[in-house]
Amino acid sequence: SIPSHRPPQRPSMSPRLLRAVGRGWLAVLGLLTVAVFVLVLIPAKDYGLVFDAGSTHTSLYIYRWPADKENGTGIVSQVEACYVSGPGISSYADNPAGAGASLKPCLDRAMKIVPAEQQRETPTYLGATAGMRLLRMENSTKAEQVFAEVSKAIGEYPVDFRGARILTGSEEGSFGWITVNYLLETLVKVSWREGSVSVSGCSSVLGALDLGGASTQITFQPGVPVEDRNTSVFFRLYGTNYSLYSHSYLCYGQSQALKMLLAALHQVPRGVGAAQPSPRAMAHSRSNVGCACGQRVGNWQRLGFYLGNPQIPSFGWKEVVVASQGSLLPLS
Ligand SMILES: Nc1ncnc2c1ncn2[C@@H]1O[C@H](COP(=O)(O)OP(=O)(O)OP(=O)(O)O)[C@@H](O)[C@H]1O
Repeated sequence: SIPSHRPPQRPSMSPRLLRAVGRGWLAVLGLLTVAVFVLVLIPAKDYGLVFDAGSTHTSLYIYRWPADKENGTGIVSQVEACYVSGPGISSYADNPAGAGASLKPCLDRAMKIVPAEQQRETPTYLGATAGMRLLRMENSTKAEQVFAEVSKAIGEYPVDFRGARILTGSEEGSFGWITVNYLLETLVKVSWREGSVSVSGCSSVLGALDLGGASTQITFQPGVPVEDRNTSVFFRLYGTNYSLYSHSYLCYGQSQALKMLLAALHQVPRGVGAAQPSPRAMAHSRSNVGCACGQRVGNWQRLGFYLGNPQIPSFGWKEVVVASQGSLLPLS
């Protein structure tokens, strides 16, 4: 006899079970509709992590942007800035492992913000500035050890680590220039309305002066060709070309200015008697400089320098005012 190949008969479902399955499918269908709706309305977001490793401190910036770009450049928003406790990484020259360890609390924070499924695709950079430039000049082996340790620490996290390096002075200056003009909306104007991003044209850009802890940068669009290629930077942002001049002056930062001031105070000639700082005065001024303490007046900082015998009024406190970004103005 020919064997029968009829499919086995399904057991028939009770009407109650049918109703339950029907409701289940409806629920699944509903959920799918919501998911598709959400996916269409909320565009996919990419994340990026940037460590700004300055001479005085390090911060981790967590950025997010829609996967689509505007004329080839992303519209980026800062999700969070995590302040790394402790000094800048160049201060760990004699304890490089400490530099790596100092970054971990902020990396842990980032792992709570970036969704787990996107962490492996999250580009992560560490850019170091004047503190590491100075350390590299003083002792390149120690600088490499610090980079090895911070790279090791970041490498322990499931991110797309793209490296830790010292930015060139013109990179540092021009990134500052982009930040200033992006925030002033002179590169692009973004309006976030009804869930969509509309981008309009830009006005004329501004130059940027950046006074850091150990260097200062000047960056602007000169409008004529820049002859020195080391100071010439080119960017194409949101469909517009920018040809910039950018230069960084190493040692012309706030901390360095204070060190220079201290050195100048040390060099007061002995012949002027009371103008010679007393040991007590020097200790006092050192402690003031070290922690940039003193009286804070709004955005200004007033530091006292004891220049000799307090009994002699003309050589009492020598006051300077440190403006918010570091310039020193003598008061007397
Ligand atoms: N709003 C502010 N008011 C007063 N002081 C400030 C302010 N912002 C920064 N500073 C001081 O200015 C100095 C430079 O700060 P910044 O964060 O630019 O340094 P950095 O990035 O560590 O240095 P560098 O860029 O040279 O590596 C620091 O000493 C900092 O304490």
